[in-house]
Amino acid sequence: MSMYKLFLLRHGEGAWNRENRFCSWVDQKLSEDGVKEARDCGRLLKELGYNFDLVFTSILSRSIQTAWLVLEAMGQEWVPVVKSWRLNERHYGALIGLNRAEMAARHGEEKVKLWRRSYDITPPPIDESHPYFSEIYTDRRYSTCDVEKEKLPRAESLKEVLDRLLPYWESTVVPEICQGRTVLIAAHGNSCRALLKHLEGISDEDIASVTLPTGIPVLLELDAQLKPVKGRQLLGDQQKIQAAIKKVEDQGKAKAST
Ligand SMILES: O=C(OP(=O)(O)O)[C@H](O)COP(=O)(O)O
Repeated sequence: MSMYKLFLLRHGEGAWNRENRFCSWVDQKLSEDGVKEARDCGRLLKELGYNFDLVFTSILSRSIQTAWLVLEAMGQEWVPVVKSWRLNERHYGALIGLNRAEMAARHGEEKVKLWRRSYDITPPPIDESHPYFSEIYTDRRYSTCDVEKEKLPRAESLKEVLDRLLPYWESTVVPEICQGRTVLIAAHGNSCRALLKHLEGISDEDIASVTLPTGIPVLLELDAQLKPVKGRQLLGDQQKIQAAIKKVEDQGKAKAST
């Protein structure tokens, strides 16, 4: 029996989504289209009659901005928003900033697919010579985390994302859901995929084919043990959603298909 509703949301399109670059821990804002996606998402959730009691975001601006825009469109700006680095996007290490299509042309599409979608392959770590190292690790937000800055990741597989996310999920999010609060998690492609893998019991192999488009809310109906009682529902126009999923998958092609 469905006891709880949980909503997962990958933020609206960010500037580097548009440029097909691995964005990860670089703090990009939403693009104009991303702002529209977030507002449209809020309008849709309002039309469908949903209400949130609590919203969780990462500490990256694109997920926070998305949460604000969704709540504004729903007329629920007062709902508390709680932020944690543990919901951040996967740390793509040395790949941060690189263009996926150029990487596919150089290293092959299979290699890029492995980097993007395998469960336990960690990309090469970021080091001090990387153009975005200093921007990330001198950012004050990373002095506020529940681990020392030196212990923050320098690259992560999806498995490592789940390893850092799960303690937060268990200690902070689960108790809220179990008290009957309807929760929205406005986060990222890979932090949402990691959580979906955990909740739906998706195998290490099958998670490779789970793709989340930007700005599309995912509804999970959970039983008392927080097990899904039915398949995830991507809310909205299903044809548009399928096209958006294909667009994300095609980002790893040497030349995007039209
Ligand atoms: O920053 C990212 O994701 P986000 O747009 O969900 O924050 C990653 O670059 C997503 O890349 P991927 O789709 O190749 O895993």
